Amino acid sequence: MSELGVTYEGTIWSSGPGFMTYLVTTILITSLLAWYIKRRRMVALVNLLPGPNGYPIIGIALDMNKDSQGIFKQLIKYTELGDVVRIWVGPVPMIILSSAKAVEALFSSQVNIEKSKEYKPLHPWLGTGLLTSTGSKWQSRRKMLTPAFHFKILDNFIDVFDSQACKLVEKLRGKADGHLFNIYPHFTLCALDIICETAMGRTVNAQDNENSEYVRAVRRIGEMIVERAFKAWLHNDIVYWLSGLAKEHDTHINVLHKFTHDTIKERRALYHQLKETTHIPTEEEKLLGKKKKLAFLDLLLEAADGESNLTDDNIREEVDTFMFAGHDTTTVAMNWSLYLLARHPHIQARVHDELDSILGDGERPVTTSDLREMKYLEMCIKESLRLLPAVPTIGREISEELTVGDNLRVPVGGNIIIALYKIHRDPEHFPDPEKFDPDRFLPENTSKRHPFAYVPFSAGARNCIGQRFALLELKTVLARVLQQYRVESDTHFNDLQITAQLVLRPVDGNYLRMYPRSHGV
Ligand code: HEM
Repeated sequence: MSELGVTYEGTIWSSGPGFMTYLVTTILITSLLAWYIKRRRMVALVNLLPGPNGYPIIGIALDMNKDSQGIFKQLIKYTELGDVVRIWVGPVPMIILSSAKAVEALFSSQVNIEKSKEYKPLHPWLGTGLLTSTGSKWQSRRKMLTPAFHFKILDNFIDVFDSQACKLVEKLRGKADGHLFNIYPHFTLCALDIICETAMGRTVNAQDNENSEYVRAVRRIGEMIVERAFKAWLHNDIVYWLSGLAKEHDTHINVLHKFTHDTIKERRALYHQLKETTHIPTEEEKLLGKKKKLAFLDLLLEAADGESNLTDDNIREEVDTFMFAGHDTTTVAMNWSLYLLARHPHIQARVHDELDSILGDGERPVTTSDLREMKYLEMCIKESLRLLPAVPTIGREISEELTVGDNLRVPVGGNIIIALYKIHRDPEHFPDPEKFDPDRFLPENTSKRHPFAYVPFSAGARNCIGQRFALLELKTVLARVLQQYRVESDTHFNDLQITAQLVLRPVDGNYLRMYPRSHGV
């Protein structure tokens, strides 16, 4: 060893600061340069897309300094500039796609399946479950969970849908006196009872216990996630913490996680007890629906018992994902369907006729074949999901350069917002788009339509795994309510106050007048 440094195979390495500084500086400058060149290319490509000018550095961030209702209005306003529009939220580019043609390439892609950064605020609650994961994790989970949504398995849930719907009908009896009342919280509690029982096998009796801590936590987390996603300064953890929001956020997350964790523990104990004492159905038996219904959680526990390497935390991710994705969505879908029927008495009368011919005024359980026959009700639900889609926007981050619309290039790293709400309002596919017209879903009208003109459940690889479940649930609950009641609404469609807090909610609930039906009326 010399005074200068360490000799290694004849080379003299300086141990002084000069060499290390040089090395670190070179690496730093090279990385910065590479980042800069990549960023410049990305900025140049993004700026080729049409969009509002905004201010230097902050872009249109000030436009987004609004509540969730204002943010949603602003987003839809941007779509008036074109079906592919770029906005800069601070340094982050977002590209809004708002026509069937503009989303063709994305929905057909097997590669661009990554969710955008706006989903990050969901991670503390959902981890990386099916909705938020990507790559091989998403692929293996999707493969594992798809059989759980087989129609034979879903058939077994119809009695849960029906018994909770009947409970709802009973709860509404005191309200059906022609006075205005807010039906929205009733739908929330019913949907929560349904998803708890089907996803976790646990009855929370939300309809009997409306002040549930869990329901309040779900609601507030939804608001907080949207707020954080669109307020660029709240993305920073320190700012978020200083704002006091992080503490509130963590309190709600603890409530949500504890609930699921306790359920997994209870259900696992039950599952093992059952396994020791009774026969666990085979895959085939489950598929054929021969044995008693299993909650989604049981299927996950079974997979964990097999070769899937699922940990308790993995199971929690998926159960929380179902709770999140399958509760608020169906609540708002029931809500908007009933609102639109309340505004269109002649259409509601046709639904009543259909239900009378299928169910009569009897109280026998609703069956799968009853639901299959409710074709007009299904058209009404689909048209409601067109006009007021439960999920109004979804997001992606581009991992492989994408060409959209009229040959416009979206670079790697580009954040995409797909405005389902706006896609559904394209007069080319839906003439007089603001009109509620269930006949748009007559088979002869749907057969020639662009495959991505109507996408309330998204489309392509990452479409909604729960869409059949959702339609069965919606049909059962609405059928039971409309079998017994007639509804009216004083709120004109143009006066509706809606807000996008992950799902499209009414700002101040949904006030209806409800009347008991004497059958045939
Ligand atoms: C009217 C009701 C519903 C609507 C409108 C709806 C809509 C959607 C949409 C638009 C997506 C795509 C989200 C994205 O790309 O970020 C989605 C995904 C998903 N939905 Fe639904 N959904 C509904 C009900 C349900 C129900 C009842 C469940 C579960 C029981 C469910 C579970 C999921 C899951 C797990 C995903 C992620 C799928 C994946 O990425 O592989 N959804 N849903």
